[in-house]
Amino acid sequence: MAEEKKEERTSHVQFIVKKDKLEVGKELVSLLNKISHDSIESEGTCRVAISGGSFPNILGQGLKEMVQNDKEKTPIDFSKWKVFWADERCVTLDDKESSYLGYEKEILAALQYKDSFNQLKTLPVPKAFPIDNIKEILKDEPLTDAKIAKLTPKLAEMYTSKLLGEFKGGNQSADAPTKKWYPSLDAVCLGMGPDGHTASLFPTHRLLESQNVIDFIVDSPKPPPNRITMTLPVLACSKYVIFVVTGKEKANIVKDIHNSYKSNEKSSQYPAGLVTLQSKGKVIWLLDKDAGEGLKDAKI
Ligand SMILES: O=C1O[C@H](COP(=O)(O)O)[C@@H](O)[C@H](O)[C@H]1O
Repeated sequence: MAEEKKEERTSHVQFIVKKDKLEVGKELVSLLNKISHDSIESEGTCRVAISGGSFPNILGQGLKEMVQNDKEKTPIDFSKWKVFWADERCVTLDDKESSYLGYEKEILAALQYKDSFNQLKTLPVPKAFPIDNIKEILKDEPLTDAKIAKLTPKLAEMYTSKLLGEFKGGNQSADAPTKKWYPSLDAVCLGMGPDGHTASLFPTHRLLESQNVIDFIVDSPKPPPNRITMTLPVLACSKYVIFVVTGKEKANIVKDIHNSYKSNEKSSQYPAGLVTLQSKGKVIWLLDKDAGEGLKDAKI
């Protein structure tokens, strides 16, 4: 079956629609391959932030295909990568809600293959920067939501230091209105919930106004309640923002954000729309047919 693809090129926002999740994953890998080559060539490293939810599985599917095509090496030099989290749920690293666990189970697992002697081999993997281990910090204390809520501001602070520690000596972006400096990641990979939230930035939440680098939320409308997240100014300073969005339930919001961008609106009621409109880098929306169905009416 011929691949269904609609593509639109504009100055800084692009919407790409693929047939299904696997094709979205493959396109994502090809985009990251290009970004990785350019960043490693110019800076010797590639600093990428990833998301939780459905994202690790979609990237994992694309990576599996890539590894199957060439088992001994991959075109992407992951040994030069540094991986951060655009947001993370404040749970233990082995909790099923942990985005870090998703990374291990879907992304790292995709970089393994069996050689001709049936031996399990692992390709070079990125250096990962997960949130600090809650179990180690709280030692024998019970891991209740209330206990973790108290720790969450500290986790955001520690993650800010972790992130900024990797941007010493430049490579930051000045945010004009605030004159504050934010790290400029090579790429941030985001998802979008059916309410238009992205990372852990939820519609109408006070965090949308945050000027911090990493902020925290202890009343997330989507469980678990305690999370840390990159803020709008950090996301907007990334060289590339890649939204990876699948499923019919998101089609109307995708359409709305597409229309806001096309009609030059300055604001959006959706956090994912705010990132799109405020971004200083390139924004790419990678959609499956279901999430992109509302774009049919737009002249693509
Ligand atoms: O809670 C979260 O949700 C969003 C969207 O998830 P998805 O499963 O609908 O793709 C995700 O991007 C974010 O990282 C996560 O914490």
